[in-house]
Amino acid sequence: MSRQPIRIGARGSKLSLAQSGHMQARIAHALGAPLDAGPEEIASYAQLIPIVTSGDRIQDRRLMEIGGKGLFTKEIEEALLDGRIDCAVHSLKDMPAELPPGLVLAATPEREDPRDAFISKVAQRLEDLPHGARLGTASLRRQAQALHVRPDLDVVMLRGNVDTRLAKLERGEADAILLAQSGLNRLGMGHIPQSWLDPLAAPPAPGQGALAIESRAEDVDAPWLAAIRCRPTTIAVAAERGALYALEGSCRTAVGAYGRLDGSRLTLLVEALSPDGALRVRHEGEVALTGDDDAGQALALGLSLGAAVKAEGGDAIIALTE
Ligand SMILES: NCc1[nH]cc(CCC(=O)O)c1CC(=O)O
Repeated sequence: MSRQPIRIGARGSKLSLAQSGHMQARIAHALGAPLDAGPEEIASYAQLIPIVTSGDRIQDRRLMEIGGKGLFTKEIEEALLDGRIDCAVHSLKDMPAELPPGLVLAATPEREDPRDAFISKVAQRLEDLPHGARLGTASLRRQAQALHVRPDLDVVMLRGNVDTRLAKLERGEADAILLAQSGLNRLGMGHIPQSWLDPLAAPPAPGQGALAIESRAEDVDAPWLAAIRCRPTTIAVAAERGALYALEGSCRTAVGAYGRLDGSRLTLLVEALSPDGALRVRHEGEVALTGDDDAGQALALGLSLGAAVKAEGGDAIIALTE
């Protein structure tokens, strides 16, 4: 039997490898690999192709800031367009609104835990931190949501991958940090957090916890892609990303969005905050999905709630970057 394995482009970072490895197994089983298949048999259905991106090579942070997120995607997208790989696995929350011509966001598999996790040696919950405690985060959304409930906190810039941020916490560079629980779960560190933010009190980043499979547009109807799609995830994240599109423009905004599907009823909570957390504008809405264009209805709900938040928040929710 001649069957070409699906080739998955994989960056070398721990989280990327964990995410790609997870999807390698999912795709292999979707294509018929037995549940007890070993690594070699899995690889005959789906294999990981290592790709080093400029972002992985460049260590200079100033260059990274100039190049932005594109530094991590350029080589992957070239490999997709050249036919060296068939798909790439991303964190949906890091995906731009628009992809290069010929490439599509082809599937969103089952979402992991979308919540933000609270990690600290001095408190069980964000609310319990001592007055003036240092919260380490590089996320404008996490900063604003934390300051909204605890304006006394001292937000300190804490960058880097999950391991780096945990090491900085350990070294005492902050009293507490917030991380996506999904990333921790995928790294086998899901037991670390002390507690979680309630997603209705502090909605996560749009798409947080979901993976996005990028592929060539011509492959979008392939059975292996159909097999890994998750309908409730696709609908929830379509709504959340709709809110993000409506709010983004060219400026940085602290945006949280949380979509939930209950039968055919989709509920979406959207909020935007001023960077200091003092102003918080939120709208919640729902739609009864009719079944003929659920993702389209979800996107429309997100766009309209996002536009409502933007209209009400105005300039106050736009962060003027230093
Ligand atoms: N911004 C970094 C980033 N991008 C994706 C994840 C993992 C979370 C996910 O799967 O959405 C993380 C780590 C974090 O936010 O703590």
